[in-house]
Order: sequence, then structure tokens, then C-alpha cells
Amino acid sequence: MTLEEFHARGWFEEPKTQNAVAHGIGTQNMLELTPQSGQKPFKKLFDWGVLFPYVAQVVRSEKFEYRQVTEIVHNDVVLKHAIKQAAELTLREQRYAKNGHRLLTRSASGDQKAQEEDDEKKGISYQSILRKQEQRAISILKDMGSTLNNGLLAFTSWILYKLLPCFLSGVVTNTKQIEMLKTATERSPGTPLIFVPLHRSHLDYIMVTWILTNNDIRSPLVAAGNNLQIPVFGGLLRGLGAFFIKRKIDPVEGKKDVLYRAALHLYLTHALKQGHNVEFFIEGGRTRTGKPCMPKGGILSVIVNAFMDGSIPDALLVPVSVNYERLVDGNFVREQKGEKKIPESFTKAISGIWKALKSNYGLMRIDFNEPYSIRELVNSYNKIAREDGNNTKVYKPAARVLQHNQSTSSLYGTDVVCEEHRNLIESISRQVVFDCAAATSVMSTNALAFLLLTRFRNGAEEQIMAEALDDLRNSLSGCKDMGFSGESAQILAYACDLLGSGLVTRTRDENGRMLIRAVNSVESFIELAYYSNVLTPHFALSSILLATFHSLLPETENKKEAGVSRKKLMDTALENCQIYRYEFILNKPTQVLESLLYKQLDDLLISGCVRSEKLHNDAPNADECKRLANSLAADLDEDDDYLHVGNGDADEPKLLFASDTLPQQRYICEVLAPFAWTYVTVAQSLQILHRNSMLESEFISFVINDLSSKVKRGSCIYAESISTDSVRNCLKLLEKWSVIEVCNQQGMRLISLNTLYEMSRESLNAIVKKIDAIVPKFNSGYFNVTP
Ligand SMILES: CCCCCCCCCCCCCCCC(=O)SCCNC(=O)CCNC(=O)[C@H](O)C(C)(C)COP(=O)(O)OP(=O)(O)OC[C@H]1O[C@@H](n2cnc3c(N)ncnc32)[C@H](O)[C@@H]1OP(=O)(O)O
Repeated sequence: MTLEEFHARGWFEEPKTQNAVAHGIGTQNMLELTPQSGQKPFKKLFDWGVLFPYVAQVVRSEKFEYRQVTEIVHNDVVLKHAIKQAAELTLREQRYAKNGHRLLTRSASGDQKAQEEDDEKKGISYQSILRKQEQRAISILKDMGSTLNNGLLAFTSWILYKLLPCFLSGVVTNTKQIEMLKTATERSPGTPLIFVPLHRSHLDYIMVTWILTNNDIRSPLVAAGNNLQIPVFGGLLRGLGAFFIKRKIDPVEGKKDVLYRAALHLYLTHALKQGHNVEFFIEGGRTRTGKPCMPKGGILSVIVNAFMDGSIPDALLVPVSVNYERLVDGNFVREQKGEKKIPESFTKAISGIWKALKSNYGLMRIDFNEPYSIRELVNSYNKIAREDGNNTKVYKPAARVLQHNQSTSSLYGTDVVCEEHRNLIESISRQVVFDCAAATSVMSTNALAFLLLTRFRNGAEEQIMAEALDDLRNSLSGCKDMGFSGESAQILAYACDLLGSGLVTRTRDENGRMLIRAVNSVESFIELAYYSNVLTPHFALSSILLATFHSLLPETENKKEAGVSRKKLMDTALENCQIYRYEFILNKPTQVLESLLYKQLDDLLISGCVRSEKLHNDAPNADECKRLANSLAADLDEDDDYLHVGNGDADEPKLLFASDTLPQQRYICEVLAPFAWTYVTVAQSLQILHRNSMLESEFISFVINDLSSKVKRGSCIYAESISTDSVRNCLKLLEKWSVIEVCNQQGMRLISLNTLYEMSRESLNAIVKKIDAIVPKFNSGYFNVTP
């Protein structure tokens, strides 16, 4: 390996002074790290660890006591109560099935004995139902329980030391972050660590446990979907920490599986009480698009509850960001094109491992971000609630104690999850996902794919692209950690190599110039979008703002003096942000979206993408100066929302179109343009629901086909707009807006237009128009003005 290549792989990343804890001072390659091996000075003359470093590493790394919890759960009175509750529910169902509506009159009479006799005649036995529920509880716990043990951990760890270098050139972690975790566990020994990674690949959980084990940090119990309970691997994962859960808690809509909920609630609570660390994937599965999915709250609600009811004194949530230069477990192109997911199986796992071992996937980067104490999170949300003057929102841990007769119908542990608690969990989970995404390091392949999709869709000369990469690195400096360093041209060559000729070509033209371009196929653009989307959330707000600005510019002859009022821009941009509410988490719950938009506006003003009327006339007003000063202050303390100056008067300075920076404006708008195309196509397709309800899956196929033909015809230039995930997100939005209704019939989701939109074509057209406004119009209007 040449020195340049070595640098390009980011192992000598310059330290970031802005946030020493989150970004660390120096990284380490875990593949080469065996701190327990080698000669221990002043201990012995000869140490066998010198000859067998990997064996020494796994044998000598710290061993923890991993207590089994299924037995404790089984003996818990709450479980016994849940078994009874489930049995009574089944009894009622069976009676209803036999007696139909007559059941109600019988129960009302309250004649217990007569009821029992009637049951007996009809072959219904409460005792046998109860026994069945008891058996079910045993079987649920058997399926769920992890058998985490040191022996298997050590053996697998050794295998991984041998196998990982076959397909990864490095596993980069941050020394400071690992030390931070160790310090956190030492400082508060009774406080469990809750690892919350964003899920990209099956390697994620393997690497988290492997890194923790080899750094003498207790391995976590990991919530695993029961689709991974496949022969051989299922048992292996269980011994390495997996506890299996149903991906859908209530398979039958509207019917709560009380027994399962209680078992999961108790399993997790007791695991925490027994000192286990826990890991779960808050998105509920791997991202198919490369950007984070919306979080799920079930597991988190149990953990927060364990703190609230005093089962544990506190817990530290550790957001984990994982990124790969090249995704190890294939790609998600098939699924984005609307094809069915292939279920996990033994053969699929074996062939996946075999394929992986024969390839090169470059670097993997894993960041353990600064932990949040759940106690402090709850306190700070309470502070916000008090500042809002909303005392009902205040959460008090002591107010709820673990009761033996508590309900088992919710994962949280109360009959109905109250709205405040739901909001609290949702806020915490959105904050975790936001922070994980923001802290994800940018790999060389992310940067290359981003440039290819937003600036060089037809390819470009390597030198020009290297300059663009320099610009990108400058613009990200201080806000995103880069997983590479060195000469941009070399980084591009390295990234092209990794992505392979199926995605990107790097060829010399007849004049000897090196050209880099994306392979012109739907599949390659969808896959490149996966890599590019690591950067998309970072540019999402400025893209929304600028696209909104362009959509508001008036049609006038004198385009160079055209402008939009600040208030109008902000109001419309805020509305447009709502369109993307299921696609991106644009702000933390503790941040005010409007303030973030103002900050983005200031950045656009500074970069010259938008001009200010007053500034343009060389007469900066006091408001403008204050706003820019505030923006800089907010940069220094990013969590504090700064107040924007200006009262939103109609006569406030206008924001003017800037013709000299049109190319930059276009790059920014290109970031969200593919999403906007998907959304507008979904909206246009709604008309087929007129007097016609449809299975959701059929509607999605219809939209995907429509998008594919648009791409084929060239009316949509973004092949990556073909995205099942974005179609689904748009449907969630339309459901939220009450444009469509979704009803669940025996596990099938039927969608139809809501009455208003069924009756009125204009209302439906208004929705299409509203969504169409977020599509940047590159072929008309202001994007075609010559500077
Ligand atoms: C050294 C060697 C190394 C080797 C090393 C090997 C490592 C060996 C480990 C292997 C490990 C594999 C790991 C694979 C990776 C996956 O398999 S990822 C998939 C599985 N994991 C997850 O999904 C975790 C995140 N998901 C959740 O938390 C979901 O909520 C659940 C628990 C799965 C349930 O999902 P769901 O059925 O869709 O239901 P959901 O709407 O979320 O709500 C369920 C209930 O939760 C509660 N809830 C939900 N949201 C809220 C809220 N905001 N507030 C309060 N309560 C809420 C409510 O009670 C709700 O019920 P309702 O009151 O609404 O009726």
C-alpha cells in the first residue's frame, strides 16, 4: 500500500478542534489493535501472547458475568397477571364466537355459574385456555431469551480477527470515544449503556459487539427481529447477545397481544436491572435509501419506563454512527424498484458471507457519540415543558412505581400510553436519529456519489471533480467528520475503484484527460443515491429554502431585480418542510425549525446564492448586521436557537435573485429534486383512486411503474426517484393530511381517497399543485437566466 493510499483511507485524519469529544483526536484501526497481546513489560521473561496475539487478545480481554433473565421473568407476578389477562381475553373471544351477540346479555346478568355451565356444554374450558397461555408464555420467553456467554464471544472474536481483514481494509474507531465509554461505565457502574446505532448492514451489530468486547466493555443484549432466527445462525446470534422480538408486536390490527407485550417489557426491564447493556436499532431495520428512517418507539419506551419506575437509577443512551465505504451486504436496488424483499435464510446468509469474503469493501467507520443520560433528557424536556407553561407535560420518575397489578397491554406498562409519554419518547428517538445522522462520517464513496448526482450527472473531468470535492470538503469542514484525508484526485480514484465499474467509470478520452462518470442505468443511479444520501440530510434545509425561493420568484421581465419578501419565503419554506416530514428529520425536538431556516438563509446570503436588497445597495441595515452576528454566534453554540431579527413586516427588505451564482444554486436544489419528483408523481397518481380503493402495494407498484416510464421517456431525469421508500413516506404524508384513508383488512392495507377529495377534483388538484411547488423547475424561469 502506498503512503498516498494510506492517507486516503483516513487513518491520519487531522484532529477536529470544534468538538473534541464527538470527533476525537485521532482514530485507530481495530483490525490491527490487540491491546492484550504482546510482551507485558516487567511481568515475565517470555509471554506466549507475542506468538499468538489474537488468541491472547480474546483470552485476556475482560470477562463479564452475563446473567440469564428468562427465569426471573417467568417468576414475575406481572407475567402471571398477563397470562390471566390473555386467558380471559381468549375466553371472551371463544364465547363470542359460539354465542355471538347473546354474550352481552349473559354477562350482564352476572350469573357466573350459569355461564360456566354454558361454557362446558359448548366445550369451552377456562382452565385449558389458561394452561395454553402458560405454555405460550414459556415458549415466548424461550424464543426471546439470549444466552450471551463469554466463551462464544471469545471464539467469535478470534474468528473475526482472522476474517475481517479478508474484505475490510480497516475498522476505524475513535480512541477518545472508546475511552469516553470506559469512563462512563467506571463512573456510574450501575448505569446501563444503551447503544442505539443507525442500521445500515448486518455487519453493524457484529462490529459493535466485537469492538466493545475487545475494549473491555460489557457486550450488550441486542434486540433482533425474529426473521433472523434462521438455522445455525439464530442459535449463534442468541449466544452472542441477540434476544429475539417480533417485528410487528400485534399481527392482528386492533388486537393487542398482551402476553407478548408483557414478556418483552419484563425481559428488557429485568435485563437492565441485572446489569446488562442493551443495543437496539431504533429504525426497526436497515435503511434502504442510505438516509435514516423514522424511529420506532417501542423498545425505547420500555427503557425510559425502567428509569421512570425506579427499576434503574439512570441509563446512558449512546447514539452510534456506522458507515461503510462500500456496503457489505449487497444493495437495495431491487426493493427500491418495487420488487419483494428476499427473506433471510441459511443459504442466503452463507452465500452472503462467501461473496463478502471474496471482495474488497474498503473501510468501515464507527463512531460512538456522546451519551445522553435519560435522567437528564427527561429533566431537560421537563424544563422545556415548564417554559412552554405546560405543566401537564412534566414527567416525574418517582410518580410512577412498578406495580404488581400494572397493565400489560402496552410496552410502556400502563393501560394506555398517555400522549405526553408518547411525545417524550418520540422526541428522544428523533433526537437520537438526528444526532446519529449528523455524526455519521462522510466516506470517500459518499462524497463521490454526492458530486456525481448533484453536480456531474453527465460526468466530468477528474481535475474539475477534484476541485468540486475540495469545495465540498471546505463547506463541510467543522460540521461533518470526513472519513478520508489527502489529495482529492487520489480520493476520487480510490472511491471509483471501490464502487467498481458497474457504478462508476474512470476512463481517459482521446485527449488523454481522465473522465469520471456514473454508469448510465437506473440501477446504478439508485445505488449511487444510497451512498450520496449520507450527505442529503445535511443539505436538506438549504435545498428546501432555495427551491422555495425560486418557486416564489415572480414572473417579470426584469428578472435580475426580482425578489421575494423574507416573511413569505419563511412561511412557504416552513410549509414545504412539512411535506418532507416523513423523509427527513430536519431539526431536533429542542431546536426551532424556523430559526434553523433563518440560519440557512444567512448562509445562502453569505455564499451569494440570494442577495439582500439593502446589502445589494451597499447600505447594510442594523437588522441585517444583527442577524449575521447572531448567525455566527449560533455557529459557535449550535444547540442554542438564535432569535431572528425582523418583525416580518411587508415592507422589510426583499431577498433578491442572484444570477451570478446560478450553478451553485442549482447544485443545492438538485439535492432534493429526486425526492420532489417522487412526491409529485405520487400526488398525480392519486386520481386512479377516484371511486376506486386499492391495495397499498398495488398503488405503490403503479407509482413505481409511472416513475420508471417517466425516467425512460426522459421527462424525469432522476432515475433515483424510483424509490419505494419515498413513495411510502409520501403516502404517510397524504394520510396525515387526510387526503387518503388507509384501512387494514386482515393484514392488507387498503387505500382510498377521503370524501372531500373523492367529491372535489379541485381539492385534489390543489394537493398536486402544493407538492409540485417543491419541484425545482430547471428548464424554465430563473434557472435559465444568463448571468
Ligand atoms: C465478538 C463477536 C461479535 C458478534 C456479534 C453478534 C451480535 C449478535 C446480535 C444479533 C442482533 C441482530 C440484530 C438485527 C437487527 C434487527 O433485527 S432490527 C429489527 C428489530 N429491532 C427493532 O425493531 C427495534 C426497534 N423497534 C421497536 O422498538 C418497535 O416499536 C417494536 C418493539 C419492534 C414494535 O414495533 P410495532 O409492532 O411496529 O409497534 P409500534 O408502533 O412501534 O408500537 C408498539 C408499542 O410500543 C409502544 N410505543 C411505540 N411508540 C411509542 C412511543 N412513542 N411512546 C410510548 N410508547 C410507544 C406502545 O405501547 C405501542 O403500542 P400502542 O400503544 O401503540 O398500541
